[in-house]
Amino acid sequence: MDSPPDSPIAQSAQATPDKAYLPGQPKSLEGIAIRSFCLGIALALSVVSMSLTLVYTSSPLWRLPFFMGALSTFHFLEFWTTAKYNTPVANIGSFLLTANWPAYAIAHMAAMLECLFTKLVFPNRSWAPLYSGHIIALLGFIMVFAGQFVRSAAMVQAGQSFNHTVQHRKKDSHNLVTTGLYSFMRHPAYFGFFYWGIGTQMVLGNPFCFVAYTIVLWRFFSARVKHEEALLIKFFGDEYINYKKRVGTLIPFVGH
Ligand SMILES: C[S@@+](CC[C@H](N)C(=O)[O-])C[C@H]1O[C@@H](n2cnc3c(N)ncnc32)[C@H](O)[C@@H]1O
Repeated sequence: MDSPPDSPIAQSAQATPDKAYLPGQPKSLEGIAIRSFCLGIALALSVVSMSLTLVYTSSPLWRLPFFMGALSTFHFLEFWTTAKYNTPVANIGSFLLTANWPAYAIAHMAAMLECLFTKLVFPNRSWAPLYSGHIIALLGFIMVFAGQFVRSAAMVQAGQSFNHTVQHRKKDSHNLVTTGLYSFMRHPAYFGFFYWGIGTQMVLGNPFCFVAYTIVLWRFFSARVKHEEALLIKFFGDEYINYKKRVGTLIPFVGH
């Protein structure tokens, strides 16, 4: 049932549009703290289990705890960087766990199932010939670490200009960022997410999810950049048009 327009609930929703909590999510700081704590524990357990599996066995299943560790780190840092560098908009949604629900959860579940199934059924079989499977996994590691670094650094650098929700109205605190990482690529946070995502599938050794992730992520960021840049041109005019001419996205065929 809708609240009357002048009720306290409706007024608070208007006053803080960024704090649009999704149904079922805790609104209190305690809720955020508990989820933060659980993510921290998940991260620690994943790292410990990954190290133990690597040290004590040669099981190809070490890839799964790595994926869970990378996933926990990613979501923890989404919240942490928002809370530290753009505090006014931090809320439970900043963990980005429920964005694009349920497609996002299904994608990660499919990745884990593909890895589990193929590594259990064909433990010694690589989908790439000879040692190229190892090279692909190593390249995947580099992409996961570099992608995570670029994404988090972009969030730190953009500060209050960064928002998980694409802004349709320009706030006073929103400045055009064109220095640092933003001088090398127009959308470093998307660049980081894109290569982090496909890198995880290379580490997992998942041929099907690698192709699916690449297509889905490319389509998502292609549409997102188009939408976001139309609004940025509205906010910053020629300044953004010139920036767009000068700097690319470094994601193939995105933002042309
Ligand atoms: C999820 S953030 C992503 C930022 C950027 N696309 C990136 O990948 O680093 C989306 C918000 O960032 C803002 N934004 C994007 N590029 C920006 C820039 N160069 N300077 C300031 N704000 C920017 C958009 O207006 C939008 O509200």
